[in-house]
Amino acid sequence: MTNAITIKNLTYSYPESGDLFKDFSMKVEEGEWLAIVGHNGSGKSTLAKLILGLLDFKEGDIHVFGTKLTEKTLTEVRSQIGMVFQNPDNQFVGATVADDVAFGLENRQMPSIEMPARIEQALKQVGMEDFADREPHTLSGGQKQRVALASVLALQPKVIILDEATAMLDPEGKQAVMSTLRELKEKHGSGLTLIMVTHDMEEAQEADRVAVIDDGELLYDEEPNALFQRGAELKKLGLAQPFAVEMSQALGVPAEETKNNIVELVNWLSQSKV
Ligand SMILES: Nc1ncnc2c1ncn2[C@@H]1O[C@H](COP(=O)(O)OP(=O)(O)OP(=O)(O)O)[C@@H](O)[C@H]1O
Repeated sequence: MTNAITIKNLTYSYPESGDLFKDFSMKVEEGEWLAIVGHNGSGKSTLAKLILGLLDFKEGDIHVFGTKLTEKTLTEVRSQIGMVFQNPDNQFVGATVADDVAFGLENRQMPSIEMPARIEQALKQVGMEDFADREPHTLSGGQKQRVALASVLALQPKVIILDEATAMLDPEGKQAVMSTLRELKEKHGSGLTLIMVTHDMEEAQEADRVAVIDDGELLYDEEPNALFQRGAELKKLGLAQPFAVEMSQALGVPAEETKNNIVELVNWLSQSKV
């Protein structure tokens, strides 16, 4: 498996504080959906910024698809990574949804004749093609984040980092963004690597792998089902298990049969003697 991102022996501190990351190493495989979780201030957003080359680190190195991140390769590396941030209202520059998606393409000097097709294709991928002429401020939070995702997709990145992209959304908005992510993963397969920074373990369980960060340290790095068996350890870190997993354990469902969602759990219970 090729690595999309390799972080090796990274040490980073903000000028005002002590080391946040010390000798930190982590890999993200090509085509993988990785969730990064951790309590407030554990270093998740800083890690995303480091990968994007937004912060200057002194020790260690970061490779993106084999290219070492340096001042010289910064533009090349960034062109492979798209980023969606937490606040949907801070991400718009265009007067309409289509203008907004066009903005990044203009920055990349795409010939204007090629733009409409690319914009339409990006909006279709997030189910927002009927909103091209709408003013972004008239959209719901979930719709705004799907447009932010379309703006990133239009640039055809190989990696998308979502930094708490659903944190400010209502349950419906969260659902819409998560099902869009699922569809994107299905469509692009190994051509798209997703890194999702989140507090929400219900979201993390959709990932292929979950990295738990605590004060700049990688504590666990494993598949969601294995991680969610660590109820007590997660609690200590201020992280909750997904509701269905907690219920499964409380009801005595054997570990290997733990269910990740309530519908599966109810079906399992209706057929078992627990
Ligand atoms: N610009 C900055 N200058 C100095 N310290 C910072 C800066 N940004 C973050 N920090 C500190 O670095 C640590 C990690 O912050 P970071 O934002 O990466 O954590 P996080 O896990 O993303 O938190 P949250 O879940 O609250 O977003 C915190 O202690 C924070 O106070």
